[in-house]
Amino acid sequence: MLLRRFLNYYRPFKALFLLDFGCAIVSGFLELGFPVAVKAFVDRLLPGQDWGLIVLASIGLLFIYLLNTGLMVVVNYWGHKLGINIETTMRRKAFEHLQKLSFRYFDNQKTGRLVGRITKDLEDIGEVAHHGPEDLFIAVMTFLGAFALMFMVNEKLALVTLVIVPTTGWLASHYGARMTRTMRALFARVGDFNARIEENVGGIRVVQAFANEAYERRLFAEDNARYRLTKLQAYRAMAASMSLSYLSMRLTQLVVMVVGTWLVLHGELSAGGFIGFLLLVGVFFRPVEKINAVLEIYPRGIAGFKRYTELLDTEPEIVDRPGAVSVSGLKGEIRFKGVTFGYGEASILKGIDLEIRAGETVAFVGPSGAGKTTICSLLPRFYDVDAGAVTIDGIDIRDMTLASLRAQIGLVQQDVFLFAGTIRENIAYGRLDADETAIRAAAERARLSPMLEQLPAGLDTVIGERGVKLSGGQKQRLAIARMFLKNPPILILDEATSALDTETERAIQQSLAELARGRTSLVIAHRLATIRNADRIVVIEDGRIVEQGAHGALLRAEGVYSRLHHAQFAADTDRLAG
Ligand SMILES: Nc1ncnc2c1ncn2[C@@H]1O[C@H](COP(=O)(O)OP(=O)(O)OP(=O)(O)O)[C@@H](O)[C@H]1O
Repeated sequence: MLLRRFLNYYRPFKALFLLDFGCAIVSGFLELGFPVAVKAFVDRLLPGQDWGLIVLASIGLLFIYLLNTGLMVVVNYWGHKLGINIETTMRRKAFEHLQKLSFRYFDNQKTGRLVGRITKDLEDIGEVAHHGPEDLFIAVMTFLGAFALMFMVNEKLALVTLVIVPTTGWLASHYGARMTRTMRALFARVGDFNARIEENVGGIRVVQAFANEAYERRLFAEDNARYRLTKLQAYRAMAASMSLSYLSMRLTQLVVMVVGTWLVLHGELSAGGFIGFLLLVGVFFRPVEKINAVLEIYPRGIAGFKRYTELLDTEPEIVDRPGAVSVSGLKGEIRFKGVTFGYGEASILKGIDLEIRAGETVAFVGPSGAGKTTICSLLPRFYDVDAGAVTIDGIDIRDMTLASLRAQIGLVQQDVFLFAGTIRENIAYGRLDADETAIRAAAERARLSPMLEQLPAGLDTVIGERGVKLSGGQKQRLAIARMFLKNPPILILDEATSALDTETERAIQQSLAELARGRTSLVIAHRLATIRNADRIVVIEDGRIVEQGAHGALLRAEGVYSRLHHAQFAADTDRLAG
């Protein structure tokens, strides 16, 4: 029940809707009344030559026009206001819902398309929300009203019109429907097209690094040509439909003129009736034009609304269980009990059993794709386990509220995401209510201070697209400052794969070590050199724990770790030698 759902959005704006709708109806009636007034003017006032009455009638007409002008202002302004209100409500809902959706949803969605849903789609829905019901109703009303009046003016002429209109009307609606279809195809294509552009711009560094511009140009040219073709088809249908409705209106007018003249000459129709009838034909065709216009925005709005409801109907996969408790001040003792997990059908983690003591630093190592990152993303419940359980301080993490669980965990990722804004705002993202002293202390502990001192605006320096660009090391520090501010008992450190220069790297390692002090830390290690000091090294291979222990012990055991270690050590020696 897409329609009922759509209509529900009008509820909070009933008054606005009634005002807009009411004014539109009165305006529609005035439009219908105009030909009738002209008929009376010509038939009654003209022969009498009573100038007083003629002036009075003209003033009356003037008032009616002024009234209609006022009504049009209401319909155009407040009607659009209604549309915008509905659009804003929907946009808020869509955004709020998006915040709740889980990682798995975003894994399978293109950013460009999601952004399109919240911007373009909702704009189209807003237009339909305003024009849809109003225009349709008014169209039907004037259509029927004009018809009834035509019969009242002259039955024969009305019957003649009745014969022509369905024929031409059928043609117009046939092409109108065709236009709707091509428009729909067009809008589907626009989405794909935009997504491609967005992808290209997002990946432009890769494109240029591979010097694949020609390839991208070719792909784009194909898309562009397809888009052009679809758009041309749409315009062809639109041209046909618009000119046909023009032709049918003129044809009808012509026939009415010929038959009308005959009727006037035979004394069956008054001069006023003749003029009035011709005007009525004009009124009669206006709804057709209006419906054509509505037909153009309808498919967009409906498609947009469908996508909108799809988004709203996507249930967040990870939510608070009923009765979930809010936790705080956890010690950070973590247990994975027989954890099995897969992103799809295939299991990535196959029975992980692991106990981590509070305050311990555990490094996960293993071949690429072994599941190190996956294990760590189960802890903040970015994904839920398929079987088994993860507990912190003996409580199943699914029994904690998501917000309180995530407040206990700090995540430092390898590619630090910074928001456009100031350094202060970016640090404060770790704890939104932090005060100046706390922010400064966090910056100090993350050793950001030397950099801040060099910047004239200090903490208020704007970073990102429109501001200062930070180096990889500076971004890492900022991320660490966030964590000092957040101060969670549990840390997940996704180690940077891209090597920083040795000195920066060492300094960052020191900051991280300081950050890890007194917290339970899970380190996703991509390189082995940095994790020797971990309390324990857990070796993962193909979703299973194959070894664990301290660095020295694992080396002596000559198992997977020692193999990995030697391979990397050899690679490092090669690099140094080379
Ligand atoms: N979001 C995802 N959706 C589907 N599959 C995923 C997703 N993330 C990871 N995988 C798959 O899960 C497996 C384990 O990936 P994971 O990132 O945990 O490995 P990793 O040990 O951290 O590897 P690396 O050292 O290369 O980062 C891989 O086969 C990967 O293709």
